[in-house]
Amino acid sequence: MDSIVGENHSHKIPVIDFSNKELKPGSHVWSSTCEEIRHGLEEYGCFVAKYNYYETQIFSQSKDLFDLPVETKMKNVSEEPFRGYLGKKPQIPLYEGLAINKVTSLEEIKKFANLIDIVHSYAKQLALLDEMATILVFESYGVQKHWKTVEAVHNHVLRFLKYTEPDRNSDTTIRFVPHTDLDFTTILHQNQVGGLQVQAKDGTWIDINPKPSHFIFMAGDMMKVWSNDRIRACYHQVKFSGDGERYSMGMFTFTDGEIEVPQEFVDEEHPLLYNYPFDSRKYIQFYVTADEAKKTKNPIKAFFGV
Ligand SMILES: O=C(O)CCC(=O)C(=O)O
Ligand SMILES: [Fe+2]
Repeated sequence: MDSIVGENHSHKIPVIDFSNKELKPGSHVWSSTCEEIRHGLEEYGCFVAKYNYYETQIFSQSKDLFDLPVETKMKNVSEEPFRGYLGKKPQIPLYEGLAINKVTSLEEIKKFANLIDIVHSYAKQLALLDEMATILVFESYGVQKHWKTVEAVHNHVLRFLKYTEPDRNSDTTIRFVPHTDLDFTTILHQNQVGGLQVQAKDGTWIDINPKPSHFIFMAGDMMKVWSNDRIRACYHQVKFSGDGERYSMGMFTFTDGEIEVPQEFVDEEHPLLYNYPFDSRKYIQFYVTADEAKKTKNPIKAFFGV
């Protein structure tokens, strides 16, 4: 199998070909893929999905969107935290994000006039990729019977992301500080300018260089909780290396409703670590109101811990 190799060759993040026609339930490719995915998520909290079926014009649309006046972008509001326009925050001054909540719904996309066809087709393809990959995760742990309850509360939020360049005389090297995502899963797609790095358990940062057909599938905090800590939440950052503006796309999949740790993840060797049932929205509410100490130390434990 293909992989992304870390600098000293001790790390290998799996690259899974989702365009492979042999990837069908019951096939040999299916079971070896389940193993690779499980390895990627347990070691790195992520793997790379190679996927050829996507809307190629999405990044030119993204540029047009960000070129709109800031007053227009600020009309992208949401009652839920992190689901509207996010711009030039003090902690991430180079970052701008525009999100479409419930993006698989045409009604929501229509609020983004002009972009309807391209965004809708891109969002549907990414939602499909997220679904295929998540089903493989469930299969790899033999918990496929719990998929329907998770699927029922899935909400895909598509976010356009743009990073400007730091001031010439600043010594900034980071575009997005190290973090885990608060959602169930995230799919990231980078344009030509890379910078995304994933941290291995030993602290090594691994560069994920951009390729048009490469989508990084990452586990968020909620998937870590759901798996009773079998899966790591992917710890990642975006580096700046003097390489111009950067555009990326993120499909953030939340569980907007209650889910539970499948009983298959709990036994003598793996006691239940989290109280349940749990809902993304309550966790995010907690996160935005929690003090810095709780946020940086271990927000999952502070909120869900048994
Ligand atoms: O731009 C990227 O590649 C990563 C963005 C990210 O990590 C986030 O928005 O949570
Ligand atoms: Fe992130």
